[in-house]
Amino acid sequence: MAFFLSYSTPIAHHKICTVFSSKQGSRHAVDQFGSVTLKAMPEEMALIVTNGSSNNKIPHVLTMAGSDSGAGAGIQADLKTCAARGVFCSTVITAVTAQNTLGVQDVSILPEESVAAQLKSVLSDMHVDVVKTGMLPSTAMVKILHDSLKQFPVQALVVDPVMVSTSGHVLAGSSILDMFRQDLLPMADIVTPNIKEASVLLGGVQLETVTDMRSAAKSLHDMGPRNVLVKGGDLPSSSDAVDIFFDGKDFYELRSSRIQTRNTHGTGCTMASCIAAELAKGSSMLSAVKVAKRYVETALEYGKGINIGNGPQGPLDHMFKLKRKNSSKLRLFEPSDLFLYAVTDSGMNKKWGHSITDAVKAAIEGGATIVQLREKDAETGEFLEAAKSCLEICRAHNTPLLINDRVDIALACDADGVHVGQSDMPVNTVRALLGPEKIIGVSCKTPEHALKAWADGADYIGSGGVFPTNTKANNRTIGLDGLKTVCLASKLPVVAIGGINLSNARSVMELGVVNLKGVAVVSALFDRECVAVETRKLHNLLTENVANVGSAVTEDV
Ligand SMILES: Cc1ncc(COP(=O)(O)OP(=O)(O)O)c(N)n1
Ligand SMILES: Cc1ncsc1CCOP(=O)(O)O
Ligand SMILES: [Mg+2]
Repeated sequence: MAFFLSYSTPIAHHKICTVFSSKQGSRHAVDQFGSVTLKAMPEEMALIVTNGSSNNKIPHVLTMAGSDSGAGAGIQADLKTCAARGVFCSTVITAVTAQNTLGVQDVSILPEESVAAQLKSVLSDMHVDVVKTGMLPSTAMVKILHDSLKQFPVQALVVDPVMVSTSGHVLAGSSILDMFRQDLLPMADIVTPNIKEASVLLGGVQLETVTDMRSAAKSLHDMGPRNVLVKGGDLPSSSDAVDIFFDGKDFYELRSSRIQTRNTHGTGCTMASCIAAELAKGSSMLSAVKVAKRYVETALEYGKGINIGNGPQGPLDHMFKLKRKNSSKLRLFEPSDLFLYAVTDSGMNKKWGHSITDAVKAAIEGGATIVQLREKDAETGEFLEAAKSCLEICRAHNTPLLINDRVDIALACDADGVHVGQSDMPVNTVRALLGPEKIIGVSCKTPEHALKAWADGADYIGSGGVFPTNTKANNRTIGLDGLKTVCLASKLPVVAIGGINLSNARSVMELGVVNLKGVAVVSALFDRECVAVETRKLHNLLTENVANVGSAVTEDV
């Protein structure tokens, strides 16, 4: 992933001790022991440091955890998760457990010298981006980790405070609880306890409600980690799976529907290693957590049918992509897809004698990075046929195709997603219908809309009309200020829409807000004789402008 800023050049190798956030909001060295090396730098600079690899280096997570013979959790879950997320994973094995779907039958802790040697071998040679810890069965291992990270700093440390297996087996004795509190948590960029682990870390407090989880996140944050994720999968009497993320300033309530399945073994390790993988790729912490929650939800959904072992708890399906029926067709969303967003209009196509397929082909030829079919006047049957034909074209060019408003059409043709407005079907209902992997965009004019978009599970925001437009009747213009306010209110990627053309696109991109990823355009592309030429002109203008202005448009938020 490349980042462009006019005032700096990408740094080839980024093993510099920056982390993603701190209580003060500045960046600083990962080492919290001894002499803390504070390195305040602007967010954009840090993004270059953490992402600006010019040597095609694969993102790398090192997991320090126990082996699970049943392969649902531990080292095996971490390896599978990283592989599924496209990240290299090296391993430091702390213990070998004998486990199956019935529970834990045996635990052999590895000699400390072996753990130290494994850490040194990998850290000294292999350019690790992020370290993730799971089972740390002795105080000496925490100390070894600390010393190793001091010698070989990494970008971030993700701590999954594994203490008790889901079957109730104690995997880290009480002697190391103090070490966790005093030494491990202050080193962590994020700690990811479940309800039981949070309770143990806090000296046995009862956690029964979402409000309790918020207090626990706050108390754990006071122990030193820069971010806390308290996972509420085991929360009694909650129909949703609610997790609380706290970054020291704001609380985020992350909800997903509870999936009814016996196969939940390994969800904790999987969540933490997916967070680590996303961080290694350059995501912000909040974005990494959100992606990880969606990944776990999908792995649970796909793993429902797995029938392994006779015990009460089987593994989830980390590699679901391998068995998805139409896996070659799936187009996962990247925020950079929003760069030049072409939105069709049947009236304009008729006016110029363009078929919808020719118009879509031309837009893609000119450089459109995503297409939305916005066919307000089409009959359902006609819309569906057009969508199927356009989907073939988009798939052939690896360009996502979204459907405006009509979730039924998107489902019927297996489009990549849907764009809805504030008065269309609510985003959380669309998500429930389309599943975790489809792309959902929502129109937002206010910060309140933007906050709700995040909470409801949207992937991006369309914000406008930025300028007056004749394409959408009675549409309130929010201006560049309104657009900026929406961008700043959300971590979601935003695409600007409304009256955008060759003469004003530059002023939009000059806003320079990190999550403003591109422009969505109807008339300046489609109310023209030659769609490909107009699209190419706008694409060139945006590309030049991004290089000049230095907005990190490809950052994954
Ligand atoms: C990318 C993008 N952003 C906003 C809109 C507008 O959607 P909505 O508010 O639902 O209005 P209609 O397009 O349905 O008239 C959009 N379509 N695309
Ligand atoms: C669909 C939509 N939503 C807000 S403004 C708008 C119309 C954008 O069309 P144009 O690019 O022609 O102004
Ligand atoms: Mg709509």
